[in-house]
Amino acid sequence: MALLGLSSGALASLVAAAFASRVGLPNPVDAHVLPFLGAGLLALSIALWRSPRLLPWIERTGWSLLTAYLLAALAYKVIHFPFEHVPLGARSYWFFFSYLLAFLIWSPRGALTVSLSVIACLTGLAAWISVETHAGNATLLASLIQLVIASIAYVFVHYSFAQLRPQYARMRTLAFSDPLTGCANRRRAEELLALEVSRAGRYARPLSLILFDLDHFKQINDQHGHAIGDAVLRTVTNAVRSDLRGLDHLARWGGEEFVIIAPELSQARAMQFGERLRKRIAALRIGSSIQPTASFGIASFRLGETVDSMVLRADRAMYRAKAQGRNRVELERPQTAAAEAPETVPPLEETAATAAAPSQPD
Ligand SMILES: Nc1nc2c(ncn2[C@@H]2O[C@H](COP(=O)(O)OP(=O)(O)OP(=O)(O)O)[C@@H](O)[C@H]2O)c(=O)[nH]1
Repeated sequence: MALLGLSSGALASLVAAAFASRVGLPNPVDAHVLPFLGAGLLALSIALWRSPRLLPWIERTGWSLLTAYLLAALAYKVIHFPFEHVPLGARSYWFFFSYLLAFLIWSPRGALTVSLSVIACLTGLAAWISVETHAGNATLLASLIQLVIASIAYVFVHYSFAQLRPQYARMRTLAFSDPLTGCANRRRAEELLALEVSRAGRYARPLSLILFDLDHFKQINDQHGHAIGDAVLRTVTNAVRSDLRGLDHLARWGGEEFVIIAPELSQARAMQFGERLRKRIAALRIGSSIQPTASFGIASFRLGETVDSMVLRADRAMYRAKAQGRNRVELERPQTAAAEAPETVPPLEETAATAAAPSQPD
């Protein structure tokens, strides 16, 4: 963005300078300063292209060049023609672009400081014209005062929004995350799942849903207390999180039930992944006697299906894992007589064999 902005600014300044000298515009700042502005912005674009790490320094220099040019051009007009009854002209609109850039480049407080410095210069010009003409040039004075007032209003509205932005981001995080485990909450999981299902449907890509529920969690709470139960939930979440790929989303579906939305993961890979997670949870030791386990249900996306049907299939598979003894990984299968053969992946040695018959390519 910065590279594009700087190079197009350089081009626009050089074209405007050429135009100004060709048609002989009365403001010599355009003829003499614009080429320097263009050359400066061009040099900054080249520097940025060669060393992107200089971005903060280059952005600030580019902003200073542009704003200095705007102030110089305006000052020339006001100081050299104090009695001319003409408004400030279109160049004054660019001050608002300069304020906007300041809020993109600096922190809100920094942007407020540099913008107020520009406004102080504009106020100085208004004061100067008022004294010089004994307030005799009402058109110019009114234009300058309008520019100062509009600038103050614009900068303060921007400052207020910039102050609100981090609060908005924090509220968004709170609204979409689970306070106990720090992973996404169900609301966020439903949003993400809708997004991933529509993406998988549109591009015919693999997508797996892995639902897991801690086994006999009520007993852990009853025997060790709710606080230890909370610690178990956090430990399990952290263990699972450490095994996720960058693409995966882990969310708390409710209580002691969690979901992993795994884009680009075929059914066979999801079974292997579920089995790995099952083993990881079963290997945890919390305190002296808590050994949590979880039951897993997996559903892989079928073209044309909805979010609800995918969740229902994963849920069914998970309940089958519970019914068949817990601490297992089950794959959702169609409800047909032929499909009654078990699709569980309990003995770890069999995992590779189960995974060797993928239903979807990766
Ligand atoms: N500590 C703690 N417990 C929770 C939390 N949310 C839900 N629970 C408890 O999780 C337990 C879930 O119990 P059940 O639904 O009977 O399930 P279970 O005991 O895990 O049995 P199965 O799922 O059948 O293996 C309940 O006792 C809930 O109070 C939580 O945030 N913290």
